[in-house]
Amino acid sequence: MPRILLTGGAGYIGSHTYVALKAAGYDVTILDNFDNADRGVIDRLARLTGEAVDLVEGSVLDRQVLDDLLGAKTYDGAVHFAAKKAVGESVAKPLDYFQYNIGGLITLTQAMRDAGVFRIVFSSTATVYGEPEVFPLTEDLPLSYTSPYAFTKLTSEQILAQAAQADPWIVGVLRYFNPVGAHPSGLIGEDPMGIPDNLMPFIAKVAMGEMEKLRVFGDDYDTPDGTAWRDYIHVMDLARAHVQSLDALMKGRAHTLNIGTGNPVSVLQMHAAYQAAVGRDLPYEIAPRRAGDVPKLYADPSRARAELGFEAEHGLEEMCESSWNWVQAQKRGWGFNS
Ligand SMILES: NC(=O)c1ccc[n+]([C@@H]2O[C@H](COP(=O)([O-])OP(=O)(O)OC[C@H]3O[C@@H](n4cnc5c(N)ncnc54)[C@H](O)[C@@H]3O)[C@@H](O)[C@H]2O)c1
Ligand SMILES: O=c1ccn([C@@H]2O[C@H](COP(=O)(O)OP(=O)(O)O[C@H]3O[C@H](CO)[C@H](O)[C@H](O)[C@H]3O)[C@@H](O)[C@H]2O)c(=O)[nH]1
Repeated sequence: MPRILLTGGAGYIGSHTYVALKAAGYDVTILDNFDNADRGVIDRLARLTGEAVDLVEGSVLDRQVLDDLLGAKTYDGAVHFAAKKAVGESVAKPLDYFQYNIGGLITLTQAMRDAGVFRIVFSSTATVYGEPEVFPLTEDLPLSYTSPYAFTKLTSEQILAQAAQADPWIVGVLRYFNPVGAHPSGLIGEDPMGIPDNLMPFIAKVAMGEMEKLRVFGDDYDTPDGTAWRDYIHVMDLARAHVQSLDALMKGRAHTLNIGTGNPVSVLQMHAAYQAAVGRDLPYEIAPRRAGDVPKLYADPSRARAELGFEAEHGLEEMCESSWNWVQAQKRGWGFNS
């Protein structure tokens, strides 16, 4: 059974990927410092998989922790989620983002190199396409950045490409579009500490009565209803993409791939779908465009289909229903759905 180090495995995408990797037969060790995760996730992962979680609490910036971890067992690769992800915060604190996201990757890969572990799946993002004008987005389009966060992801991709010139790295770069939704059990999902930054957590807050209305940022974009287009992908599909990416790395096949559905969805379409999941109207108002937003981002997902056999299976309805199920389960205290 291949053994995988999962950095950031207690987080939103990491926790779903943990469950998918275990189901696929991988042995997994989670390294997380709980900077942006609730410790209770670990118990819930144990409930979901029926096995205690192999957890190391520590930071990817801590070389000693990494050396101890990688020296204790033989690893076949890593999936590297641990990073800071708030675009707005990165504008205010760019140096912190460089330290955590770029410094974290360098510390991790140096420790992996010294332990002789050369397979890594890296969490990248659609924001590396900058402000694109050609759609759908294919992997070979020019790359750029509009925030320090995006800069860290683009630089990390480049660091991994350069490192592979010197050492036998086999790298899977996955450029996620907009991950949403939750595990159907209601036990894990997106846990936005503090104020959520993204569309679906905001709609969920309105549905929970914690916010009066959704603010729709801009209705004068060049789209049919005037609101911005994104490519939302169910986190269960995204988790499966990591299993398929690792499977390919195990066979020696490196790749850089978009992970999206290819279907653009507007803010108002997402709002309508969430209303349908909740079964009642959710108030909204049109607000000015949000600074830094691009009008459209959606993937051409065909390379992931060709190289991994990956295809998103869950539609918008399931994304909204699973999110609504998760936020309600949180309020109830995470009982299993039955
Ligand atoms: N959620 C998105 O919209 C999105 C989109 C594209 C890319 N990504 C990337 O995917 C990855 C996972 O995102 P997520 O949404 O699951 O985020 P998240 O914040 O829920 O998960 C990140 C996890 O990493 C942990 N962590 C942070 N710094 C750490 C450190 N120094 N050492 C150890 N653990 C640390 C956090 O505690 C958390 O559990 C990130 O790299 C993010 O940049 C996310
Ligand atoms: O209250 C809100 C929140 C968002 N939006 C709109 O909803 C769309 C999606 O916004 P999100 O904040 O959910 O997602 P972004 O596309 O802005 O960014 C997300 O996806 C990117 C990749 O596509 C990056 O990975 C980034 O880190 C991640 O937050 C945007 O048009 C935004 O203006 C609203 O109208 N109202």
